[in-house]
Amino acid sequence: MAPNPTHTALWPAPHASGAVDATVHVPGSKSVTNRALVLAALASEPGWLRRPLRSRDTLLMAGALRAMGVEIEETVSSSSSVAGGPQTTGEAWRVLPTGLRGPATVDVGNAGTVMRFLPPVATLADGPVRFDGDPRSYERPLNGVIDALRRLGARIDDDDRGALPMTVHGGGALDGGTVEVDASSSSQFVSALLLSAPRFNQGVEVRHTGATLPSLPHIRMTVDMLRAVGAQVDTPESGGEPNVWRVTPGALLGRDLTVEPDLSNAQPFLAAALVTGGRVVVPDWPARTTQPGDRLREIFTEMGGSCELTEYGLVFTGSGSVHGIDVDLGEVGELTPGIAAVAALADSPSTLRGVAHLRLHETDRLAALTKEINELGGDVTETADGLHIRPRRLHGGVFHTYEDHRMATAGAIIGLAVEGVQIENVATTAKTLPDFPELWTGMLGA
Ligand SMILES: O=C(O)C1=C[C@@H](OP(=O)(O)O)[C@@H](O)[C@H](O)C1
Ligand SMILES: C=C(OP(=O)(O)O)C(=O)O
Repeated sequence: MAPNPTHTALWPAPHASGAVDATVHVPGSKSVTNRALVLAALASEPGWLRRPLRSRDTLLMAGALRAMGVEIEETVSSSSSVAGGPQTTGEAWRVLPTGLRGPATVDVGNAGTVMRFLPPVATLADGPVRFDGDPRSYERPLNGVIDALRRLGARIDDDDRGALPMTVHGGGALDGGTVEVDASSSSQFVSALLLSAPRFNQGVEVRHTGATLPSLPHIRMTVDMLRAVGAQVDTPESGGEPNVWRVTPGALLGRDLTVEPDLSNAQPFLAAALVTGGRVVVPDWPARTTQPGDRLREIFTEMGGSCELTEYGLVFTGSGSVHGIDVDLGEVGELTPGIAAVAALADSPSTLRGVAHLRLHETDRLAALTKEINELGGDVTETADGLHIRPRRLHGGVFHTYEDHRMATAGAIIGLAVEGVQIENVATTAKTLPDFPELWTGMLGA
């Protein structure tokens, strides 16, 4: 088969001629948008999402819900339709929940949120729902969701690998109850079961049995968003047992939600300020959030920057020096590629720990970062659960991206400081940030 021209296309990563000084409006959060879509689809009344992210992952989620009978109207709104609701302008999606139905086909692409959050929804549909996706989606762990749903009463046909492709034979309802899940390979197993649980006959009690649990902030995001639509959730943090979450059955409210900017997608722009000794402002940075990207304020400060959270947003300033860091990224794994890129440009070595599960993300991120940074002259080694990065003088070359949006943005960060870096398939950023090339060149004043 001839290679796909967009996948082999090379994008010359812009080199920064000086300190960047820009305001970057970062589009909405993938994780919030896809949770909000699921919760709105399960609600007992219509709801609104304002400033949703429009990207491959969120359009796949919307398309899948539509395939199961949910109506999602895309409008440009000028104000809230709900008295006392937020007054916002921009794009809005109105979600009209209906009886979920099959037969339907769901394309998950390579979206972890779609492949994990929707099988529990499909158990509530009246008919079979077929799940398929990109070749990589067949390799990403799904067994935790499939096994748990079977134990909660679902009928699922897979090829016995506990992975995609598969068919969920929705029976219009699911018993629910108590279930053990080893979510050490993905926090999304827990989030998936909790999100649909208010609609299970007995709700759910999820007991995580694995030795580690990544991405806890993303589970907190699930719990917060469930509570915001009226669900009753007991968590380890609200006085419950460690590693146990309980959701009581009940109707969900249709809400009017404005989606926060995606703080993990703000990362390359903050990194640009850090590595060029410049300044980047990200408007609407939330004062309180469950997004893991909020940890960048602390991590990039330790690496040499400083930040101020104002009413307008986050002002992040680089000092001209970039330091290495020794950090456990288990809670914020999706930040690893961008931190590795900055660490490769630092004045001292770094150790990134707690992220073994990244081997099963969009690509094997530990192997990909090691190979691509080393091919530019770097010195990165993989450890059992992360990376050692010893900064070296880097040179130009092709930075391969393995259809991983965060590999593409990591390569762009390196390209700011190293002339002649070419990013393969920058279009892969469309997974969560289709406007990346334009936002990046706009930031650089090009
Ligand atoms: O629930 C979510 O929205 C996410 C959870 C995390 O997944 P893992 O726990 O599989 O790392 C994160 O890496 C992913 O980008 C988004
Ligand atoms: C791991 C990621 O995505 P997914 O939701 O596909 O797991 C990510 O965006 O870094």
